Amino acid sequence: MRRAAYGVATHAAEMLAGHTGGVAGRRMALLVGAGNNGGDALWAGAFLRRRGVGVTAVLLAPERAHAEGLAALRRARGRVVTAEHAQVLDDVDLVIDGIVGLSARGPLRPDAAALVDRVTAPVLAVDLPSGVDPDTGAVDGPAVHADVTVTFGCRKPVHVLAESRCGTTVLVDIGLRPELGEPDIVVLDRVDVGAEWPVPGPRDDKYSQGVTGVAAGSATYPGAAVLTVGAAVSATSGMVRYAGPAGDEVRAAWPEIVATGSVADAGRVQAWVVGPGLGTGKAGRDTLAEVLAGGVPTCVDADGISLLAKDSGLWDAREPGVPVVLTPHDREFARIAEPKGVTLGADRVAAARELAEVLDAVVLLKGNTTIVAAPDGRLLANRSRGSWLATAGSGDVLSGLIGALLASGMDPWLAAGRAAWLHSLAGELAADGAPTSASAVVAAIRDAVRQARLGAVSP
Ligand SMILES: NC(=O)C1=CN([C@@H]2O[C@H](COP(=O)(O)OP(=O)(O)OC[C@H]3O[C@@H](n4cnc5c(N)ncnc54)[C@H](O)[C@@H]3O)[C@@H](O)[C@H]2O)[C@@H](O)CC1
Ligand SMILES: [K+]
Repeated sequence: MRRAAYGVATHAAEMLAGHTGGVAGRRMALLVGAGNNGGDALWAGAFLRRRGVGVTAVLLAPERAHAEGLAALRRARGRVVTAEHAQVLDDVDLVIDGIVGLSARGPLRPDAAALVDRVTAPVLAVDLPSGVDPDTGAVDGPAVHADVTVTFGCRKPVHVLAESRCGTTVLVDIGLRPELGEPDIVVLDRVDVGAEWPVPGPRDDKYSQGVTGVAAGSATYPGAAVLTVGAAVSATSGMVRYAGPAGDEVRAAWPEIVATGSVADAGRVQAWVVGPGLGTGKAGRDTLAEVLAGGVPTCVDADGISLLAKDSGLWDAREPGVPVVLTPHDREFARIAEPKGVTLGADRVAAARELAEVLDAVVLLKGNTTIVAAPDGRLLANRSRGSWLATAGSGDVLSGLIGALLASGMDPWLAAGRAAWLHSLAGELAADGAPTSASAVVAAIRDAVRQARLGAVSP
């Protein structure tokens, strides 16, 4: 615990210096709950006293505060007050949140919530911002907004799933490494994506790298087909076939593709993307059934998901064991999940995992943090790089990327995760600080692949 608290104190001093230009003589408050999280804060306060910081601990449960931590702070001549004296918070340079840590669930109790409400200074959270669920990142009531979160040993799900609440998450090594098992949720980094992106070898030709089929678009929505195909064309150097009524528009935008009117005429592909702009009528349904019967890995997006939700008999067309990746946003998720008894609540991870298992499909649940769940329980989270990708047609681009990676023979869970990662980067590059559009994201895919492969971008 002292190692943990020392890490907290070090980062608190850095924050003080950053905000105020110094450490000694600055004022700080500790919000101290009844558990070990409060103990960390008290010990950190004791360390900071030695650096000349004025420290006041505000105890939420004075009789249950961490005894050794409290004694250490008192020895270091820190002030200790109860929550009735919350006005000390109005005049401090930094607040350390030690209300609750990993053992807490549910909303903060009213006394803790009132204290949190009063905070205006920058906040360093110990382990996690109090009031945010450690496992799901869900916030149900008042909760701390941290500028920096200092955690120990490894990042917890909350640090990925509620990144905006945590601020910058800092990892402090307290010697837990031998005890840390496999992660519950994987976060891919640049190397996981860049080093694994499909690259042609000397013996490759246009077929050997995998042919992506795209069954998307309609007379009403030809653009969806243009975007999905564009993403697949840009993602890998294999071939792309298009099947559907928007062949003229798609060919005009992407002369390198082979277009046919129907899935049956399309020729062999190693993966399909089906759904964007497809429509939910009979023609769309027939196309989806044909694709699912094709026996190759398939990414089902947008109208494809709505069709599956409406008519679960469509699943019968699917050959057993053939991978399917579903890419719903929240409303599509609800549509397809509710008939299966799966509800999308605050715990998005659990919902995605459950649906993946029930449908025996990879489920990519879109959001500011995108969750990718495999039917065997593997989980991956992709944090967004800003929100510029919240733009029309952005999902079509993602499904095209997934299709191209599936066609290359990649594990479908990783294909979805890597596509999501690259999609975020392409979005960031396309936006470059200003509003962007899906066409611009397609145009940025190659640069994103290049930067990921060359190591030119942050994780
Ligand atoms: N496990 C370890 O190896 C280490 C744990 N450490 C610290 O210990 C923490 C976990 O400590 P604990 O298990 O004692 O528990 P916590 O400190 O997470 O919180 C539980 C306490 O908070 C109170 N509480 C629970 N729900 C509440 C709510 N909704 N509103 C207000 N108060 C509530 C309860 O009275 C309980 O005593 C970690 O987060 C970390 O800060 C560190 O010292 C490093 C080492
Ligand atoms: K905390």
